[in-house]
Amino acid sequence: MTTQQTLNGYSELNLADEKIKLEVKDLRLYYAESQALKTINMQIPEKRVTAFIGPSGCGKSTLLRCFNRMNDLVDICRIEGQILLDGQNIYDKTVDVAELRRQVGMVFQKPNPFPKTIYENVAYGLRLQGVNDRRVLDEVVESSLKGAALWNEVKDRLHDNAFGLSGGQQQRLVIARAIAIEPEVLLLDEPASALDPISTLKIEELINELKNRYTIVIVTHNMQQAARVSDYTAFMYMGNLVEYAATNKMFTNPSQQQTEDYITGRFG
Ligand SMILES: Nc1ncnc2c1ncn2[C@@H]1O[C@H](COP(=O)(O)OP(=O)(O)OP(=O)(O)O)[C@@H](O)[C@H]1O
Repeated sequence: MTTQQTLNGYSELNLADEKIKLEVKDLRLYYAESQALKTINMQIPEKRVTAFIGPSGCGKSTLLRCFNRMNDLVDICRIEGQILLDGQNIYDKTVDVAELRRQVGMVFQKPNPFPKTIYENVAYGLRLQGVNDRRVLDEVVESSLKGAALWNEVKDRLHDNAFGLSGGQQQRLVIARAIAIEPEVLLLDEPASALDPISTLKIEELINELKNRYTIVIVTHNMQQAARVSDYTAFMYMGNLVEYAATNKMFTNPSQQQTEDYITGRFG
């Protein structure tokens, strides 16, 4: 039995049958003097969906951004502890951050396609790597758009500007762009919160398919969404990891009173 340390001791999360992709060890994060993450310890299993839930400001996005060192871009941010990706500390001085971000891709709340064609958005990462062979690019663009469940909608307009797509299509395009460079982990920061219900459903279905190939970590405000898409759920509150459990257990029989209060809508 593997146990996960949380604020209130050890929960009974059994990850013994899972391969661990990411491991957070005594992670503490400060924005200037203010501590946004209090000693976090957790393991994230490979090719599963792990959701972070909790009230606004509890540190979900901050923790997510630690997994590809996006917080490096924030001057006042200071981090202690480790995050292991396949056993390797990503905060080690020798780590190439650009390569880390290739392995650990990220999709944000608001779709952010580049002001380019649909095709060039998806080809972007490969071009950065110096790939210009048309045949290779064509193949990757097609397979990535198929992987992001967008191909059928755009295959006849690949050379149109990406801004002509709907919000939901733009978000799937951004996912296609992320998977074109074959990351191992996908970080999704409220990927559907700016979308209508039908687009949201498509993103959720897509997440379900993508988890066969990638380790997915998703921040969501929407508890029904966490319940629908994730295998494991972490509940955070005021910078603490309060409870981390199999999603089914979290939503039917949480161990902590704070979790129960949150998921039953008593606060947050
Ligand atoms: N760049 C920053 N500089 C200073 N403080 C920050 C920064 N980013 C986040 N914070 C603070 O860190 C804490 C955690 O914020 P974070 O955005 O991680 O929470 P969250 O749970 O994702 O919230 P939300 O659900 O509203 O997006 C908050 O108090 C926030 O004000």
